[in-house]
Amino acid sequence: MLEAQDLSIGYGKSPIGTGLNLQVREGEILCLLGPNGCGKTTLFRTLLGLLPALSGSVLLGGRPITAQTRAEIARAIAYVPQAHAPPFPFEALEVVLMGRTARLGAFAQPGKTDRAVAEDAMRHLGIHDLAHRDYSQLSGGQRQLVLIARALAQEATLIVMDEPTASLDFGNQAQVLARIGALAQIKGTASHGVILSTHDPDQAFALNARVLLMHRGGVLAEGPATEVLTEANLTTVYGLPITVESTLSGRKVCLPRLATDTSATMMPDAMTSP
Ligand SMILES: Nc1ncnc2c1ncn2[C@@H]1O[C@H](COP(=O)(O)OP(=O)(O)OP(=O)(O)O)[C@@H](O)[C@H]1O
Repeated sequence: MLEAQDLSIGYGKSPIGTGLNLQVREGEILCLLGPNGCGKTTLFRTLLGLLPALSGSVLLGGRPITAQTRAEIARAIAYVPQAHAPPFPFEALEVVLMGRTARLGAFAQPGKTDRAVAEDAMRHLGIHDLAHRDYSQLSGGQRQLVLIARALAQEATLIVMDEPTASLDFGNQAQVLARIGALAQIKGTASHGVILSTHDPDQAFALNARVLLMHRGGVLAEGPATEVLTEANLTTVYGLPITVESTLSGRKVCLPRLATDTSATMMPDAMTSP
């Protein structure tokens, strides 16, 4: 569905990442993991066709994304940004309806069918009762679910999410994560492919996702979470000793060693480079 081949990403002429290859199909979740500043957002912008690739290609449905119109891209990919409070009061349902506008084009007015699709998306995520609430007054977790509903209303098969659980409390993180997992698990036409960035490797284990682990401007490893998120790889990328353990329920979790002696702590490249 979406494929990047030998992609170089960056701004102007300087590459931030090179040799990037990835593939996402319906029913799959791909987690982008890597330290601050490694290029996850830049990669997203390139995959969405918002930023030109420095070299290599992005194929959407087998065709170069550069050859597709914004409307074509919007029918295939929905983007879920981090949930910030907007300056203007919108009803939550109006925010979800914006997913239809992305699909219809800037000047088309959403009609009855669009409203029904938007309401269905909210119902599907269990937030229909928020439809007429002021979006700016919702909690962070509720806002994130509204933005995911907006992506569902767009009826794109691929959903790209930029740190969907950032700034959510523990309970809301679990709730949003469960909804994301369900998006890929639905069988048939409603199944989605999901690409998300996160700073929490445990989420990749919880979602049973594939992982693209970014490091020093490239990909250190790509594949199932259980194969990519090894102690050695995590320790290399995050620059401190990390162990991976199995819980009683069988899920893997990552445990960084919290050094009290800061002189013994290695720092990741992104944090130490000027
Ligand atoms: N518009 C821009 N012009 C030039 N450089 C930029 C621009 N936006 C980001 N960068 C640089 O590109 C690099 C990668 O940034 P990016 O935001 O893609 O990283 P990230 O992995 O998403 O980081 P984080 O995990 O902190 O969100 C950084 O060094 C950043 O300073």
